[in-house]
Amino acid sequence: MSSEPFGGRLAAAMGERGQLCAGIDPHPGLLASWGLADDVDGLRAFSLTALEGFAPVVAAVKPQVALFERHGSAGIAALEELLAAARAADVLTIADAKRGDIGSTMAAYADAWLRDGSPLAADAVTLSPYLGFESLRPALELAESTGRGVFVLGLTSNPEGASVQHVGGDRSVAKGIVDAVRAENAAAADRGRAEGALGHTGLVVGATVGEALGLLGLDLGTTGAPILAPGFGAQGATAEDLRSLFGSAWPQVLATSSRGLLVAGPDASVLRAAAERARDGLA
Ligand SMILES: O=c1ccn([C@@H]2O[C@H](COP(=O)(O)O)[C@@H](O)[C@H]2O)c(=O)[nH]1
Repeated sequence: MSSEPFGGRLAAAMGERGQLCAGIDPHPGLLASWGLADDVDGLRAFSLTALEGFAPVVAAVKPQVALFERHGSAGIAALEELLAAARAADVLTIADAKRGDIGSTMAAYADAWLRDGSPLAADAVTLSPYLGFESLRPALELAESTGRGVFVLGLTSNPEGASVQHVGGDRSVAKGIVDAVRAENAAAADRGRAEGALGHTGLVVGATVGEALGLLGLDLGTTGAPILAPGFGAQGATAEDLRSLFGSAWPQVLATSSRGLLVAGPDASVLRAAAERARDGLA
């Protein structure tokens, strides 16, 4: 892994290939619709075909870790194989694992997903700050030192997220996370570890959150954060929704879609065409 900061690597990928991340979510129903068995052979065929289709035309791919875990140790091996194949295909990887725990355990999660040489190393991992933003420190530090990134859940795309994240008015939980991410990227910039506009500490902000950004007084444009925006496609958000939601922060946004693209399979060239259409619609 290069120690070039993640923010610069992501900005370069978005500049070259656009602002789409393709999710690799091997749901049982999708495996069936691709004519594959819901077993580890089906999982491998599905994920490697999705990668073949998406890698040349998107800025990043995002395997959903849960859908590999449900196959046990062989599923984890399939995820390791996918991550290695993505490295060889020169596309950034975001492991959607949503990890979060007390600091000592967090160090082990960081080691798994962000350490050079780990079989599960990805370019970035999603993190849950529910145990407190500071509990994520081992991952924030290891990401910086290995040129990797993290995406911290800020405002998630599911309707239930508001009952936790939006509580507190102008001192909402989400605002606390956004402010902590801003401080993190400012400190990294002071250390010379943020290239251009983007740092290595990103945010997850759902494309479906609508009025919440304004109501909670969130200014994403000053955070220096790459923003991973799920909810595009199957959850209902459109390219227009994304641009109007993020406004001046739009250049920081990596929109991510999984089922909305994967339904085009199993042919890799058809998957690629679906990703190109989605990506071009975002431009
Ligand atoms: O707030 C969040 C955080 C993560 N996700 C994940 O993104 C994909 C979305 O899949 P679609 O098929 O495009 O709906 C999935 O892996 C989620 O776990 C999210 O949706 N919202």
